[in-house]
Amino acid sequence: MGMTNAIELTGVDKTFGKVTALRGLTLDIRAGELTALLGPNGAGKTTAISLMLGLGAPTAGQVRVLGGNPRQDDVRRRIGSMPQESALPPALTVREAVELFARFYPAPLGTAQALALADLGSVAGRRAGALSGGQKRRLAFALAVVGNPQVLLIDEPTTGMDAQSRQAFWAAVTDLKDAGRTILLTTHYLEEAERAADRVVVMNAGAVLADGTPEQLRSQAGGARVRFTSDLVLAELRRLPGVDTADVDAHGHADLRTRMPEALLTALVQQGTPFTELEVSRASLEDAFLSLTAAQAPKDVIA
Ligand SMILES: Nc1ncnc2c1ncn2[C@@H]1O[C@H](COP(=O)(O)OP(=O)(O)OP(=O)(O)O)[C@@H](O)[C@H]1O
Repeated sequence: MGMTNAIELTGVDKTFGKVTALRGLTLDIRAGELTALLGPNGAGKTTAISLMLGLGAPTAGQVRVLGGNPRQDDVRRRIGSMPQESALPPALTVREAVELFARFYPAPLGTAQALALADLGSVAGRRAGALSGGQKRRLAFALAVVGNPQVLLIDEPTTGMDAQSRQAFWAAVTDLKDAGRTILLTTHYLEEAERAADRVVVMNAGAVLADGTPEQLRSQAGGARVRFTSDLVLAELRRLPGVDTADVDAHGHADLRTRMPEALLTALVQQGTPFTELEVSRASLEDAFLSLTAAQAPKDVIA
């Protein structure tokens, strides 16, 4: 166990009958970092998290969390989890549920603190069964953090949350990170991941496809997207310098990807082609994600 890794998966396979959910997954999660785990549906994100929670054993390979086996109680008690769908005790009030969960842990947060972190103060007296979808997600978050865990594993936290709840959630996660917690979360909201995460791991077909800072992944996707309207046909667009991909529709709306936007625009101006509606944007994390996972096979590992 390296001192700085909170989680280490080494050569992990996980099969369910004929389905291979994880295929030689090797992944180190550094202590004190916020890592976002991305990947298309079925990539194996939830399966990987369930092994980190000790909810199952790997078919092959090793899973270590905080230096131990997450299937042991003393390790498990130091991990907080927010599953995709959590069974909440419907008859208890929000406050009672948080108090109940706090009792399972040796050094829990105060109830008020956990409620505040999850922005639940105003509905503390409401029964869990009567909460809205977004409020239920927030209660699941409160229950994940009330044990004051060293490691937090969160599966699609913001699904169903409104804009204000999402903002409160990211603020709370950032506070926890600043307090030295290790946080791993899965999300389909790439913009949110990009803003908050120290590191992004993209999984596909049960293995790691790419791994780096949001900035590194964006630059792997190829610098910029250039859009404009002109008379140029596809073949002419493709001849512009530095074009990686080109598309044009019947109205002359061109959509190009390039790692050399300056050279491309200089050539466009120099050849005297009239154009309108110019738009240059940086490749987004979504562009990076899509171009990475478009390559289906895990042999395309680039990290
Ligand atoms: N208990 C199970 N029994 C059989 N197959 C399973 C089981 N759990 C997961 N799988 C399969 O393993 C693969 C990986 O699933 P997993 O839920 O880990 O993906 P995911 O990346 O979390 O997807 P999503 O983004 O849709 O949540 C899928 O093909 C899934 O059908």
